Amino acid sequence: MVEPADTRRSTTEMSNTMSLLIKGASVLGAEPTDVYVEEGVIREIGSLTATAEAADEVVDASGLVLLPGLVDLHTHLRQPGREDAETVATGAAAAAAGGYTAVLAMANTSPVTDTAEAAVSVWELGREAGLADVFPVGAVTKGLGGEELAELSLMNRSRAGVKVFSDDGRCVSDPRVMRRALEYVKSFGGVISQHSQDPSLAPYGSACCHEGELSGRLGLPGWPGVAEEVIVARDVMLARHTGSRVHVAHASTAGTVEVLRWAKAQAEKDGSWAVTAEVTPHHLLLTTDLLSGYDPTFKVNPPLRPAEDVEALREALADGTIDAVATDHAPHARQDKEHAFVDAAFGMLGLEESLSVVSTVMVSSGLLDWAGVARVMSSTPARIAGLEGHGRPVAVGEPANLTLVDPAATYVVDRDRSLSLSRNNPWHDRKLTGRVVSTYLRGEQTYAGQAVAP
Ligand SMILES: NC(=O)N[C@@H](CC(=O)O)C(=O)O
Ligand SMILES: [Zn+2]
Ligand SMILES: [Zn+2]
Repeated sequence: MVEPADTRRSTTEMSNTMSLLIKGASVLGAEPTDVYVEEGVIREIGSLTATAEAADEVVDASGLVLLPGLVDLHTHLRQPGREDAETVATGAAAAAAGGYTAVLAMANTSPVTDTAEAAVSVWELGREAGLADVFPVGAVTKGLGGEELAELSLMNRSRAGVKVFSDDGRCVSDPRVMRRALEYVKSFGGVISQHSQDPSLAPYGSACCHEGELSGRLGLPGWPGVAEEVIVARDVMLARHTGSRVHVAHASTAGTVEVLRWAKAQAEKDGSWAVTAEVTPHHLLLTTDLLSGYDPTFKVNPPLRPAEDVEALREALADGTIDAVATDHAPHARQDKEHAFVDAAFGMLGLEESLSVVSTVMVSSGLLDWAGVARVMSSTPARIAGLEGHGRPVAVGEPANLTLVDPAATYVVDRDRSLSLSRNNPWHDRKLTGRVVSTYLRGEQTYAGQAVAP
């Protein structure tokens, strides 16, 4: 077991001219092997004792699983506008601690990322922080207003190279606007990531509890599953009609899974369009009954659902109907969360514990093996977002974007040990199994976790 240093190095100390030998790691859960990295690239894989002499650093990775660096399709960094809740740098640090080497930063900042300048600015902040590659998501409509398309093509052609567009936080609810957006991004291979919430069935801001017996008993405005499903159903038809690509953000119901299953079968027959979907760690484990304590930490869009939905989401992730896990990391400052449930902000943290949640829920149960985790948390999200250099196989010649995981580490989450600026952590006090111990971005260590007490 590795005893990682209890320090995080500054990027200036690190240089990717360094060479690194990771010894005895189980690549995607296979037989242990050694991985040699030089100048940020994987140079050799195998039994490499001779090379070890030359390496600047040798890491004992026995008992650890080596994965490609994780890729998050759905992160909220709060810069610009709410740097008290998160900045690009603190969010990137939290991402690295969660095993991520790339994150897509949602557009619902203030101002909104709806211009090329705004997108480039987020991208540059990510480069400066140097802890994870930060790819801005562009807004679909100006100011997330839902009416006028943002400058999609200029954002795509900018240095930030935006390919994923979303009004997340808001639904592109006008079907005509959604149709135009799909047609537009098709020309450069972009994708629309949709926050599926029909605002007349589940009004923004008020609808906050899965609609059912519990919402009635608690006196909380209901957010029925059908408010998500009607948008997903409509969007898959629009994707088919336009021959374009739609991505379903934070899928939360069994009904959505049914629609996806149908849509994917159709899209496979006729390759011109595509539907992909993500599920969050919290929708894979937490259920609506947590709301009975009125703790705003558990207030999120879409809301936590009943156990039947959670079960359907797990199965869909295991069988590929849902393509990816995405965190929807949504940091909120204390003053926005510490309110009566109905008045508190929507959203919860996710970057630092997501791998542990997936390990606990999916790997421990046998629903996914480590190769499956690499698929849903790295290679598929990278493909959906059109990222090059991330989500690549752990193979010679590939960039050394890598995550070391201790699959046996069991720990209790402490929200105060977070690198995020916010504390709205739904995993606080929970016991999870499987933990990120190190993250490398192009061969540079961006996170060196704590040795876990037995
Ligand atoms: N998920 C949430 O509850 N909140 C997100 C927005 C979103 O993902 O819809 C946020 O920006 O806080
Ligand atoms: Zn959303
Ligand atoms: Zn979101």
